[in-house]
Amino acid sequence: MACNQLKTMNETYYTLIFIKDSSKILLGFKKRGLGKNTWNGYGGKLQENEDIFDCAIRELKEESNLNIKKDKLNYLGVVIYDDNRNMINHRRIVYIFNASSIDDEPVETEEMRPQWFNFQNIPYDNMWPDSKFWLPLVLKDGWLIARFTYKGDYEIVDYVVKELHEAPSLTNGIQDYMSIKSSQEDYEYKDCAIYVENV
Ligand SMILES: Nc1[nH]c(=O)nc2c1ncn2[C@H]1C[C@H](O)[C@@H](COP(=O)(O)OP(=O)(O)OP(=O)(O)O)O1
Repeated sequence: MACNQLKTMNETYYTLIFIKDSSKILLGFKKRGLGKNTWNGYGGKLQENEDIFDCAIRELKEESNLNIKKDKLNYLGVVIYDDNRNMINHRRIVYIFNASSIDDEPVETEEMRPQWFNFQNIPYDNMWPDSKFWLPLVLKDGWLIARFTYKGDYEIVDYVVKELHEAPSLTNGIQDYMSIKSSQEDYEYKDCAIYVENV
C-alpha cells in the first residue's frame, strides 16, 4: 500500500465574514487561538446542526457584538486549506461572506480588537499569508473558490484561486474544489496568479 493511502483526512468547517463599505473594510486583530496576533475577518467553527449563515451571524456577534440579518449576508464562496504534515491530512474548509449596511460600531471582545482599514491600506503583511491572494475578490464582491496547501503554519507550498462568474451554490462548493484539483495539470500551479474561469 502506498504511503499516502495510509493518511487519514480530517476536516473542520468554518465561516469567515468581512464587513465593508465602498472604501473601508473591518478587520479584527485576533487575540487568541488560530491566527493569533494577525488581522482577519470575523469567524469560527461551524457547530453541529448549524447552517453556515447562522454560524457567520453567531461568530460575528460573539467576536464584535455586531448584529446582522441573514438577508444582508453575501455568500461568496469557499477557501480550502490543506495541511499535509506528518501522516495526518488536515483540511480546513472556510465559507466566505461579506456584508455591508452595518449600523452599529464593533466592540473589542476577548477574541478580537476591531479596526477599519482603507482598501489601499490592508495589513496583508500581518495577516494569513494567503489573504492577499483572495481578499481583493472579497473587496469587489467577487465569487471565488480557492485552495491553499500549507507546510507548517505560514508557508504556502501551492495554491489556486479562481474567480467565478456566477454565485457558487452551497452544494456545489466542494465539487468546484474538486474541479480545481483535477485541472492542476493544465497550468503552472505554484506560480499561478488569480485564475479567472470563463464560464
Ligand atoms: N489560512 C487561513 N486564512 C484565513 O484567511 N482565515 C483562516 C485561515 N485558517 C483559518 N481561518 C479562519 C477560519 C475561522 O474564521 C478563523 C479561525 O476560527 P477559530 O479557530 O478562532 O474558531 P472559533 O472562534 O470557533 O474558535 P474557539 O472558539 O477558540 O474554539 O480563522
